[in-house]
Amino acid sequence: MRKSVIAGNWKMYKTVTEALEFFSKVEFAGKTDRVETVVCAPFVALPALVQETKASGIRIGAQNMHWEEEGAYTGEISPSMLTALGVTHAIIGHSERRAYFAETDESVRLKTRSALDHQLTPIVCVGETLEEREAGRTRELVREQVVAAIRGLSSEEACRLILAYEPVWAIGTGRSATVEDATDVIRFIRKSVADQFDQQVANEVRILYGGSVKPDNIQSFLDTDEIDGALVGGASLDPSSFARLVEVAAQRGDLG
Ligand SMILES: O=C[C@H](O)COP(=O)(O)O
Repeated sequence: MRKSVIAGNWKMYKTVTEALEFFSKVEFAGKTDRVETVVCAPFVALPALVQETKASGIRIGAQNMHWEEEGAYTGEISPSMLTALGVTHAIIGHSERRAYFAETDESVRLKTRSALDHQLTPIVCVGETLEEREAGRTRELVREQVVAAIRGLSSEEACRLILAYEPVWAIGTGRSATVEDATDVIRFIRKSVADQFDQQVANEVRILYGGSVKPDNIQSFLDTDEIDGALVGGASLDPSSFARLVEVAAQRGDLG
């Protein structure tokens, strides 16, 4: 059974005070047992948020991490620094990091491997640009990104992954993918996982859709059994809108 996931990616928004305010305005009790609810906050807010959300069942995630345990990597944060805080998830390979911070398929592979080694759940992002979609290269690129990220993992490790299909052109634009397009690519991603491992692993991996998901369109994405939840940027910043996303996912429950 795959548990639905709603993961908020706050990106570079909210001071620590604002982050704590968010949780003072919203009530998640009773929903987080049905939905894996994750808030991926800026590094500086992580310690306070782990403490703040302890009793609520909300998981706190990072938006990036280095793959090494420690070392002379100025400005970086290691996986063990995250787990020591009680952080449980880490977004890996978000398209903004690929585009602005030179993340490559290889660094995504190293980070995915390292996150799993440290018992962090990686939320690995894949997706094509508009230009690539128009050139008919979506499947080829997404497959490349997925295969690179999961190379060398055991079946047991692969089952612990969360993948997120985020078409770059849908991020922060208000123009989400159609449910049909998102379903089609996500089905293809699941097949790519099956090709690398087997159908049982593919059936267990959670695959989310991300890109302009909002309270008024999430239901249509969750109506399909193929999509296991959402990675949400803008709409995760507002407490009532994020709570609504979790509520819709909670009504749906587990997927077979
Ligand atoms: O990680 C989240 C995505 O980049 C989606 O952002 P968005 O919901 O603002 O389009």
